[in-house]
Amino acid sequence: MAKRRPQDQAREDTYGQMTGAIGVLAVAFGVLAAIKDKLGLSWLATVLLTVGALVALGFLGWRVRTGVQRLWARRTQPAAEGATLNQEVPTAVANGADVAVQTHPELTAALTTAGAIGRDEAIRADEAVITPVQGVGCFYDFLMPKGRTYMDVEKRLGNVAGVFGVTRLHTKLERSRHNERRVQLLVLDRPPFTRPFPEPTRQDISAFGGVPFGHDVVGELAGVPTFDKASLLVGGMTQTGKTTLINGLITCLLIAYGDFDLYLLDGKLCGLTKFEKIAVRYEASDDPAVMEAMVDELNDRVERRYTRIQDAIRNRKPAPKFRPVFFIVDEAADFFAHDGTTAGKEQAQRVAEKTRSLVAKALESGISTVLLTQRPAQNAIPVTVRDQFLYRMCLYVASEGTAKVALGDTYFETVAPINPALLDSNIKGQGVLFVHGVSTLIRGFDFDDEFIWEVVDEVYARQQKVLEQAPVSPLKQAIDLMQGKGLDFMPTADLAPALGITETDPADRGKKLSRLLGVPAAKGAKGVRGYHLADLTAALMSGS
Ligand SMILES: Nc1ncnc2c1ncn2[C@@H]1O[C@H](COP(=O)(O)OP(=O)(O)OP(=O)(O)O)[C@@H](O)[C@H]1O
Repeated sequence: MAKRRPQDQAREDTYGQMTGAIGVLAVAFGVLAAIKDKLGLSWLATVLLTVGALVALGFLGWRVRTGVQRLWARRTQPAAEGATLNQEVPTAVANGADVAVQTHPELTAALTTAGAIGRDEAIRADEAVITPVQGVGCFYDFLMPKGRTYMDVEKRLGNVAGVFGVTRLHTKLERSRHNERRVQLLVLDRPPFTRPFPEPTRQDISAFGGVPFGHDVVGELAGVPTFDKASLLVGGMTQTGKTTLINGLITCLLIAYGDFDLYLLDGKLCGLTKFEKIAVRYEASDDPAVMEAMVDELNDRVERRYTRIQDAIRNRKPAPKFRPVFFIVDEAADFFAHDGTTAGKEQAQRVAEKTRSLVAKALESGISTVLLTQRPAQNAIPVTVRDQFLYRMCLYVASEGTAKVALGDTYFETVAPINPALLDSNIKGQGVLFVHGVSTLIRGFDFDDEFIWEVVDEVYARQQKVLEQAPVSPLKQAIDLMQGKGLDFMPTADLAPALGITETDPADRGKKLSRLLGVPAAKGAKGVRGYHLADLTAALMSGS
């Protein structure tokens, strides 16, 4: 079919319109003639009357339409008023589509300035609640715009705090389990921990889902979900509260875990003495050789535990359950230092390697290491050891550089870091707890001595009861014998005959005794082989 040209089309349209106009004129003339004929009026009067009637009809239609519209508007007004609480700007562009929403001016402006949301985004007024908290600060609970999440605020928390006129230390951010867009932000109106919180009761500690380390900025308990398969490194300058914190932590562990084997190396000589009574081994020393001996003993336990795990796998049995073991070292840096001699350097290297291995194997062996250091300098604790810690804590330090030693080299690139160098060093015991990528500002507990003693005495009484009720066995016999004689260590040469081993060859005798007890021999003073009462007791209580 041939295409029609545009000018032909236009000409045809004009003809059509002219024909239509002639038709309309003919009809109008006909209607006017009919009216004239019916009413007997002149042509002029007929035309004027018809035009007047049409205008009156148009006006009546307009009145009816506006009346209905007003009535409709009055009905819908209350709902609109209810939604306009708290805002000024009536329209925003939400998520690319033009939707009439009421924006929250304060939060929108703050988050835009902080860079947590874009300039074309807004926080909806009906999705935000601001609650002043008496004597604490202000709580902001709101939803981020669609397409954004809680993480957008977390990443910019320092900037958000700055916009509110405070620091990162003044903020506590929580996410919702139900909605990624929900942000719960507390902004303190004074520096954290300027007023003390009461220490928790036993019930509070037991009810905490995990192991509490201290209070967070609003006084709630904060800590770690579990200490299984984890180790902790604590750094902080002298007199910042590390030892107090660790005394509180051991107390909480005793309440939360009940029984466990405690190995304490008290480099401060009197920092951990309160727990000596219930420790499998307690040493007050700053000698690297003592550290090496304790690490050797623990690595032996690791080996034995691994053997039991392998046996269980080979025999298709469930994985064995081990009694938790905690190895806690105060002033750890001293044990990695050397005196400059070749022997000293070799020993320092050995201690570092053995400690690294112990911490690295915590995952399977259930032996957790806690190291405290007041010298978080680059080389004070070897980096190979530092890298192994899952949990980290840093109390006040003088610079970001030293904070990185305790919290990790990449700490300040993590989400919402807290700079420990900005903490008030006069408020003791506060520090940054860094667990699974999340930083929390906490203040460690400062329990009364009486409270700690009471917990220790209870654990001790429980331990004694277990020992008394243990069925007769060579191990129990050996313990009774040493306790009866008041000995902490007994050489193999004395213990073997007492348990009925008549072998005279020292090597065979040693092997037989070790098999009978199920515990490897250790070295006593002057290198004599034999058994520590603490090791035998630990073996009896834990079975490994
Ligand atoms: N949470 C706390 N609340 C109140 N006071 C505390 C708290 N933690 C520590 N202190 C006080 O701070 C002082 C130093 O504490 P602590 O001995 O625990 O520090 P440290 O870091 O282990 O010191 P150093 O490294 O010099 O051995 C002590 O007087 C202690 O009572």
